Amino acid sequence: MKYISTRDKTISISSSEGIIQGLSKEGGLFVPRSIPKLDNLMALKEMEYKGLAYVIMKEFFTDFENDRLKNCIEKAYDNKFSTDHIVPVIKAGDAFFLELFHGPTLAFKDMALSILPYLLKESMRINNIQKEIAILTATSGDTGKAALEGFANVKGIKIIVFFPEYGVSQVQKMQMLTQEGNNTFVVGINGNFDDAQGGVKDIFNNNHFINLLGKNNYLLSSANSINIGRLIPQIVYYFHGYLTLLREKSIKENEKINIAVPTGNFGNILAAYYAKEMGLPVNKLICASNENNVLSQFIDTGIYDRRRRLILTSSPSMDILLSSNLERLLFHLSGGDSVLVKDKMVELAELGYYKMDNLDLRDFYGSYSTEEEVGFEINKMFMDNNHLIDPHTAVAYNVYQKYKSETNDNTKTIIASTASPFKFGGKVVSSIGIDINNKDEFEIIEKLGSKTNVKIPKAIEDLKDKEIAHKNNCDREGMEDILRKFLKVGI
Ligand SMILES: N[C@@H](CCOP(=O)(O)O)C(=O)O
Repeated sequence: MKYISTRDKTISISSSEGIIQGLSKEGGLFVPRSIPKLDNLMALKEMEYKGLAYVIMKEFFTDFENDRLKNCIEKAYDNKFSTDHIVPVIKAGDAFFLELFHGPTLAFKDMALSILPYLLKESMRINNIQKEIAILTATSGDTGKAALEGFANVKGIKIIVFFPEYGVSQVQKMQMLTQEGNNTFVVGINGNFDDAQGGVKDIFNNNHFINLLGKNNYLLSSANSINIGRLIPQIVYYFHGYLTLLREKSIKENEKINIAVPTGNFGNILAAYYAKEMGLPVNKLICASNENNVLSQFIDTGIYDRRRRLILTSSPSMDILLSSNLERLLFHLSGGDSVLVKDKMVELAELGYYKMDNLDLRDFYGSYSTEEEVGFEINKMFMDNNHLIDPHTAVAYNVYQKYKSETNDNTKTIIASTASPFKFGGKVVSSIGIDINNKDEFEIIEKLGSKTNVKIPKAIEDLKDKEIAHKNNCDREGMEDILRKFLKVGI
């Protein structure tokens, strides 16, 4: 399988090269040249997570030797996940919640960032890379910690995370700032996630700096979903969710399902789209935005318009106006027209918007939720079903309700449940009517656990006693300098 760039399809590389590079040189994203089909899905019905992961990933990572890929999978999906099923599927109310947050950092990012370090090491071996790899990551909350956890103390790799100083939850911030490991660097940005992600992309596109890094024995890579090594492992859990429903007889063979995904950088829903293209019986992909509703508006109108102020919400991982992976969808839906995609990306950079004509978006439905609706859904879900959900999951569930009432479609629906409610204690607690006046974050978490009888995850309990290890801060313009300082390059 070759990977080509969304902005220049003559650029073609192997999967291991794509994992190392992260982003294509001219700013495009790598996509598989064609999306492989899984022939006999029903034959995979009894497979546990790791087996399924192998069946899917081997279609995409074709330059990996079978046993080595199996080994990566074995090491990734082990007892760092707190449940044997890796991803449980919980029925609550009228939906099935695909719980993607039972990994070490309590967010769906663990599903791919548990394996990315092994894929990257193997890619370095395949390509005989002796250089050290510096991984740049922009985060609006969850990716950062998951990347730090995955890459901490991995030999030959340094991991640098940029997060918006005032744009993540208290727990997300604590998780990152207390990260141990002498190859980890965490920096708060005076700006928002778009500044952090934009700054990272600027660094990737600065050839002078890349050459300087090269001379100092460094290569850059990314742990965001712009990296195919992040994106492809995320396809697996949609198959796993479907097959779990099939095993439990909640659906019949070949019955179609809907998938609702809380969406920010468009990576998670793109993975669901790839699953559909591979043959997963999917009726609608429900794209759920928070108040930063650039994506749902695009699905509705074909116009992507970022000319607005970014709103800080209780679902910070989706507080994004420049969503990276939509570019990949444009490429696929335009029949691989990299000239068109490049033009649209230039329009977006220069004008702040673009319009797509004649794009068939019928596979998708898009809508968004207000803060009030998020609180309402958290409350209702808990009161009616004794099921606790985080604000991102509540966005997806709320948009699913809107979809149902607009269409009367009763297709069984999987909701991607992307993070533990304990990462967003304040919003969850206040939504279910617990008084949190004058309480600090850990008191709020205690209250949440005791009032709901839901066990506080150990990773959150442990946070209390951890020391702050990172105190770095900069503007978007200062990101390159701070990187030079960490890597001891050109200073
Ligand atoms: N939701 C993100 C933003 C980055 O998304 P990614 O999937 O591209 O890593 C976060 O939590 O940081």
